Amino acid sequence: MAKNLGKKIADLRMPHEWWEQARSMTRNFHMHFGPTNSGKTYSALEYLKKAPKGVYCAPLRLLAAEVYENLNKSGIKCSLITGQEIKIVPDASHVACTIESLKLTEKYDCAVVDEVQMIADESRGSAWTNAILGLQAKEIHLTGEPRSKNLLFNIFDRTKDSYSEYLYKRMSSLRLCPPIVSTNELKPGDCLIAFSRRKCHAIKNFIEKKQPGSCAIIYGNLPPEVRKNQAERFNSQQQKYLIATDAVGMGLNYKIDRIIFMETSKHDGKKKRRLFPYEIKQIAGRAGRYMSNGYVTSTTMSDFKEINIALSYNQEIKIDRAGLTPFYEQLEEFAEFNFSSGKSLTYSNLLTQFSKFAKLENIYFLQSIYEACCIANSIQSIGLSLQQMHLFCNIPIRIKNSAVLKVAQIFAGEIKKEKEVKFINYDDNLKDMNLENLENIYNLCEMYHALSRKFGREMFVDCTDVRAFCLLVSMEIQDRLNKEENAMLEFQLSQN
Ligand SMILES: Nc1ncnc2c1ncn2[C@@H]1O[C@H](COP(=O)(O)OP(=O)(O)OP(=O)(O)O)[C@@H](O)[C@H]1O
Ligand SMILES: [Mg+2]
Repeated sequence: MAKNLGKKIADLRMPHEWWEQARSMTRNFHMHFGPTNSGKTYSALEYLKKAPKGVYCAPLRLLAAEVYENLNKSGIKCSLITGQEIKIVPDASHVACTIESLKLTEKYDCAVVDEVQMIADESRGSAWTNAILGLQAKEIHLTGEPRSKNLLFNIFDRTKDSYSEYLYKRMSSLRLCPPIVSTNELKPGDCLIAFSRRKCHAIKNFIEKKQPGSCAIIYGNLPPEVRKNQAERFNSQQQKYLIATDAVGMGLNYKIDRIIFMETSKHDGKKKRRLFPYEIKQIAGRAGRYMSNGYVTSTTMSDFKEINIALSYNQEIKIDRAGLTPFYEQLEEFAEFNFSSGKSLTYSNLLTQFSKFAKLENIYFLQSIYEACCIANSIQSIGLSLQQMHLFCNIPIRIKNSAVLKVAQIFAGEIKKEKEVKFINYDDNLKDMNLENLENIYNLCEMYHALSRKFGREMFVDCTDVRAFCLLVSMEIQDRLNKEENAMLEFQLSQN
């Protein structure tokens, strides 16, 4: 019997009914669909700028910051809110935020939700779902890949919102050209794509043996401000080439003339797999700028064939489900009912049981609990309450980084003791650390900030110092990248 009721309580059907305020409004959706670099975000922002009060929701901190700067430059007062930083502009009419920091209790005249296909992301999709279901705005602009169209129609059927659709085409052509076989064929404006941090560094080192200081580099683990710096150095032609992972596929604007795929398969956390055609298209689409053509190629014939097929492929897998995640109250209710018999209940066990019993409509999936369970397991012994665990385990931290998990345990211990949480004291001189350690320390700073947002700055007392330290760390990383000091890394490329 408990099991049946358990099922009932883990009922995640009709999530549109969770958002009463939004349901009581007349909302009009404007969907801007098209390939990379076709002007979708640009157009949506033009609408946003005209609204008396508006919000822009970005998939990445850097994009939120870019719109924040863009709006303020155009004379529209705009604040910035992300998991890491808050910049409140007095009397601001607009907000640029990361989608996870969107305030759904606020009313807006106009909202822009960028990169809407992320609604299907295994670990972040629910932030887009919540935005689409819960935004209290009369006019909502969604930008992204047309693959998400049918799913959105299905959602609007339920929410009873009206919608219109705008289709975009690339403003310049994208041409496939024959593979390159030697670094002598590289030209300024080239962007070389590989799928691991290690490979990117190997390529940078290989090229810089002959052409010192010629490469900017971008990958996911670099602090956003370093990525921005690298993009600026490349865009201003201070550095001729850009070496990047697929982190380049979404985000800042780059002045890339040609994309060169060094590989067309990547490790996706579970296994090595070939890129999907839409992934190749998204990265390749980065070549070319407003009104200037782009080129794409590879270094092997087999990758060339793969890209050729991908570029003309039009049977893309449709996105048919949106991510969903329970509120804490739903988890709590489920826990109270099913585990009231005094059995000890861990947070990861609660998530696992909930996901086993959860009932969802077929247009939704339960967002991955993997990362939250990893964090939960590593801090389980500390004995935080379920609510504290919920706050702690849902911050975006890099679970693959064992240093981050170790420090997470220390922070959790301080929270348990209701003590002020101080940042770890790094006596080591940053100059003596290797690049990877610097990146790890930056991750720790990010975790500290994310926790301070959840548990309050009264407890996380070092926020101001950590922000300053964070900047020092990213400046040090930047220096290392720009001074080509990574000579110890293996020069793998020549063997490949
Ligand atoms: N009408 C326009 N006038 C001037 N510049 C434009 C115009 N439309 C787009 N651009 C510029 O073209 C570039 C690409 O536009 P945008 O970022 O809007 O593309 P997108 O379709 O959103 O691409 P992505 O899929 O990568 O997000 C940007 O630098 C943008 O400022
Ligand atoms: Mg865009």
